[in-house]
Amino acid sequence: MASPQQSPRVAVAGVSGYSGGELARLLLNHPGLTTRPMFFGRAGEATGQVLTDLQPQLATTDGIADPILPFSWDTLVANKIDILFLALPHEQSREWAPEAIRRGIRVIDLSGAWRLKEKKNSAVYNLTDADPAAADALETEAVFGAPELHAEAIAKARLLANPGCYSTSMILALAPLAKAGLLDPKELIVCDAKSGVSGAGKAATAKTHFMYAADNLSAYNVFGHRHTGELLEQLHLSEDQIQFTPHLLPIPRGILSTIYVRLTQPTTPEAITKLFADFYAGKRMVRLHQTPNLPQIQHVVRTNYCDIGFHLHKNGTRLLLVSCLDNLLKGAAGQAVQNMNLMLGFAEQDGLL
Ligand SMILES: NC(=O)C1=CN([C@@H]2O[C@H](COP(=O)(O)OP(=O)(O)OC[C@H]3O[C@@H](n4cnc5c(N)ncnc54)[C@H](OP(=O)(O)O)[C@@H]3O)[C@@H](O)[C@H]2O)C=CC1
Ligand SMILES: CC(=O)N[C@@H](CCC(=O)OP(=O)(O)O)C(=O)O
Repeated sequence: MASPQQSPRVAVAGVSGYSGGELARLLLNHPGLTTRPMFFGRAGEATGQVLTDLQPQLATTDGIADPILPFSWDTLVANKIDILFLALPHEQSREWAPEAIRRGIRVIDLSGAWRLKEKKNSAVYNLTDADPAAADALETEAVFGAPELHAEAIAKARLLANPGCYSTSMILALAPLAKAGLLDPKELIVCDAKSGVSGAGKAATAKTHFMYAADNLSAYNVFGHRHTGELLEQLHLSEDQIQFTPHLLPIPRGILSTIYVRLTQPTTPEAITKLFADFYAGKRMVRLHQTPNLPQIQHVVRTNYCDIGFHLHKNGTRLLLVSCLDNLLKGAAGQAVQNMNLMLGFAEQDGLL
């Protein structure tokens, strides 16, 4: 691995949001970032706010107040920012990422703006880019930021597309089986996933209103959730092979995905355990459970772990997987920092354990 760059400097845009707040916390406490990160709000006039006005839970007793700066390319360039995190709506990332790359700033984008090569499945399908040719070229170049799958490409990435939260949980559970050719192409893979409400971001909507979300469990975006595209591309599946249905859970954070699979050939629990252990050898952010234990949301919330467990039916081909993570950490800000670690030559888990 390359040795870490001298005093890299990073910046966050979207620091008032849920994942932006988690990014700020992780970056401020990161042992390798000796130069303080910078934090940006929207473009325009300075508001005079400091970080703890937006994220009061980050208050410390060190007396340092981090200013929230109005987003400005001049400020980013003058401060020699190496990596810019975009924790913004897809549309805004689509506008700012190309400009950052043009100015020589590497980007880690938490949105769905750059994750897919196949545009029709993408969050930005209907968007008109200011410079469509440049955007298309960047879309081709962008690296899908699953550190357990693409570490080498991530280390060199200029534009890092951080994966979706649901998709991270499902891709990590299915990738070892896909690589081993154990996913039967004639059988439907059913992904039944449930997310806490912070997955929808901080803006209140009818779906996230307390009166709808509390004491409730509801399915949404049936046959149409954009994370399906990430599963298709990353696992090389056909559209008819997978059914993903998201559900809204009345908890603040956490995702639990229950995945039903038919294997191409009978196998044993020991062989499945070995397959996963080999695939994730040396990968510190994926924890494997021993059957009959299965992951639970309580055990991953406020961590960057993805926990995976399974039960194999006695017929040897019916497999049930459970995969759990914190949508704001391994599903967003934590995974973004894991990717930054690879891009800057730090150990993958630095600042995350
Ligand atoms: N929440 C989650 O679990 C996950 C989220 N993501 C993705 O990460 C991104 C951020 O998500 P999340 O933190 O939930 O979002 P939030 O809704 O909580 O925060 C959005 C942030 O974007 C800022 N923003 C909105 N519009 C603009 C604009 N035009 N210019 C500058 N800043 C703007 C907001 O600032 P202001 O306060 O001024 O409105 C806020 O800081 C999204 O693309 C989301 O899809 C990915 C994986 C998981
Ligand atoms: C509970 C909830 O609403 N979750 C979000 C997913 C959040 C995520 O990973 O987002 P992006 O793909 O937008 O980056 C949703 O289903 O749209």
